Amino acid sequence: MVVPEEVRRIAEDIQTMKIRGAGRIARAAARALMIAAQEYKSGGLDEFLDYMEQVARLLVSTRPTAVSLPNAVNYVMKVLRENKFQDIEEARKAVIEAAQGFIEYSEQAVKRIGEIGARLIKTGDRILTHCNSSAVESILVTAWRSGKRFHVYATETRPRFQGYITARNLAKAGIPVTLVPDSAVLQVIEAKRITRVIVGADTVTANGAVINKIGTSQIALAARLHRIPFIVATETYKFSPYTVVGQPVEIEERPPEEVLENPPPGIRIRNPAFDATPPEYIDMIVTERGIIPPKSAALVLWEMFRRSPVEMSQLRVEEDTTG
Ligand SMILES: O=P(O)(O)OC[C@H]1O[C@H](OP(=O)(O)O)[C@H](O)[C@@H]1O
Repeated sequence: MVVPEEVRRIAEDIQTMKIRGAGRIARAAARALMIAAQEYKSGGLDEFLDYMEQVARLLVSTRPTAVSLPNAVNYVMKVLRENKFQDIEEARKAVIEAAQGFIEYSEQAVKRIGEIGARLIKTGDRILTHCNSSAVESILVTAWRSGKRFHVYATETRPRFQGYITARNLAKAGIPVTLVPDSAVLQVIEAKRITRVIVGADTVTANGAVINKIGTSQIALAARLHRIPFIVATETYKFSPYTVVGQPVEIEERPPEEVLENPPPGIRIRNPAFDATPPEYIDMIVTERGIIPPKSAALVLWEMFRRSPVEMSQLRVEEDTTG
């Protein structure tokens, strides 16, 4: 059976970043698997399982860096891979329930991070953030609604300008927000006496490094220079089981046109979308399960997956070769 149009569209929207943000792409992938299961018509149980694996590969191949994507896909596919079913209806139902379960967990996790992280914010804070993270927004909006008063500085986040989304959303919530160029970070930290930095995450490695939007590690360095707390907000499904055995996180290289269209001859362009901030530069990670030091990332992974490192490392769905 061919992959349904709506599922292909979701995959394309993730790839082109129409759907973006590590949590959102995870939920979108879970929803796509649910739609794929609902739409399946022809064939028997074995064909259904093959078809679902094909959809899983397609979804995972859309963007390489945020581990929330394969983690979400594997969470849903696990029910198919590890259970025996009588018929398609039973299998279909299991996929739908698992996908709904993931989406619900994810939404609750973002809310819970807001509640936990809001306790870290104080009235009078001047907070710097980078890119657009729903987990960070959740913290800021929850803190503001609880009566705390603070000012947020949001970087533009070139080349895709996700900082505009952050600025717009915070302004809509009534939070005072100033948009600054990425290159102004150190100046703003000094001149505005920033009190804390809060960013999201696409992937957290077993040793506590955080892979997030390009530019994050420079901001962490600037924060360290001025002894400002550097806080990461992330759901635990962004912790990467593959890194337990040292598998490197692939950094997405996006099209050069995002940086400059029609560059003059002789100019090469690089456009890495993410970078890694080492655990030494991170003060704490706010998750839906509580606040942890980065060095405890491996413990979170162990609790989540309860598998041996070797088994964890084999979880990745293979690259899509179906086109
Ligand atoms: O899951 P939430 O907290 O929303 O976002 C987490 C991270 O996902 C985004 O990636 P992109 O904009 O999709 O490349 C940013 O790097 C952001 O910090």
